[in-house]
Amino acid sequence: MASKARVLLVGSGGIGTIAAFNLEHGNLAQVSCVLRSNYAAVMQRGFEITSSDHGHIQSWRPTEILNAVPHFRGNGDRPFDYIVICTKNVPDVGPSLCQIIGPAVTSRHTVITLIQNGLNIERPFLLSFPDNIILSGVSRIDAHEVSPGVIEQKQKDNLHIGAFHNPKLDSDKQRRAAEEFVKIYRAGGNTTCLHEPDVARDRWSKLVYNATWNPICALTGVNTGDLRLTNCVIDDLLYPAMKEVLKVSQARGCLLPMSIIDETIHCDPVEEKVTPSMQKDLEKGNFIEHENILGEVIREARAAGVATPILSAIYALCSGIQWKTKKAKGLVDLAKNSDAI
Ligand SMILES: NC(=O)C1=CN([C@@H]2O[C@H](COP(=O)(O)OP(=O)(O)OC[C@H]3O[C@@H](n4cnc5c(N)ncnc54)[C@H](OP(=O)(O)O)[C@@H]3O)[C@@H](O)[C@H]2O)C=CC1
Ligand SMILES: CC(C)(CO)C(=O)C(=O)O
Repeated sequence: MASKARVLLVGSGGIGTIAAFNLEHGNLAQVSCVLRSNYAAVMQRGFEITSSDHGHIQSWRPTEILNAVPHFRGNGDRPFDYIVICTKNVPDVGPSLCQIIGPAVTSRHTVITLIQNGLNIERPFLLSFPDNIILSGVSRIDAHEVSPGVIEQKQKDNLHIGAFHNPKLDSDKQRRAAEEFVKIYRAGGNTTCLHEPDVARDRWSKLVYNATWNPICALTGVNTGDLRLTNCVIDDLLYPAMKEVLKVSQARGCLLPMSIIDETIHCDPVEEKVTPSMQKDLEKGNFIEHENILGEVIREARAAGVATPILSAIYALCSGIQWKTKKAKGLVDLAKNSDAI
């Protein structure tokens, strides 16, 4: 690409703002960030970022700050080369992400990158944008928005990018798109961004953490470091839940080594007291991502005939919590006795 890549980033919270910063930092991209609750704060003061990779940065602004997804009409405008999505994934609450980004997508041109946790998140995108390349971003970072426009990144950014396989499109082209994104993202240095072609394995590996630690910390209100001090939760809940994730992934064709369980239990130093994103969401009164992080694992398990009693119980508890949040936000029609209006 001769000029800088034109990037639209939707979801400039914890990892989205760090991604926008990294993309701009390498000078190979110009980023338009779509903001929502933090729009006024960022317009006024810019972002304040405290980052284990970049230090303390004040008043940082991407090339463009928007309060809505722009409508790409052609008319001589440059299309977006990439749309990077870093919102939470909450498919049980509309509008869908495909509807949200739809107006900005140029068919056969825009590469859509999903930097989000969870399984099967690409499915609606492959249906809605069959002629566009969809990339998977699996992030390990621990970055959160602690107040509007104020971002704290505690772990080193470690991002894996690969193409979600679209059988309609040329495989080499999809791989090259992933490699190009990696090049742009890592150009500024200070960050690890790798091409990971085996997207399914990468996502299952990360799910060993996210399908277990995230909801267990969210439901107990206890961070990973403190939970490590409670043998009962680790031995009787976390460990067997992780074993279930491994059983399901194996049944779906992805064999993970048993050692991943111990590695995932111990990957965060106790003193770091990591608060997973789902725990943060509950603390903020936000919706949780239990459908893609747990629900999809359980649906895959059912399809493969694998029993997941522990994950299913955790999922049911999360569904109850989500219902409570929907009710608090006025999204439950009690008269109709249904989940959501
Ligand atoms: N945080 C972390 O360390 C990690 C997170 N992840 C995953 O990354 C994804 C993002 O997580 P995280 O950074 O924590 O999320 P945050 O909650 O910090 O940020 C999400 C942002 O998306 C915004 N948003 C949501 N919908 C829209 C919309 N329609 N238009 C514009 N903005 C929108 C939110 O705005 P508003 O404030 O208005 O809701 C918020 O600013 C999730 O899938 C998560 O599981 C993966 C690895 C690590
Ligand atoms: C634990 C962590 C921070 C790993 O990056 C994560 O994936 C999350 O909070 O959802």
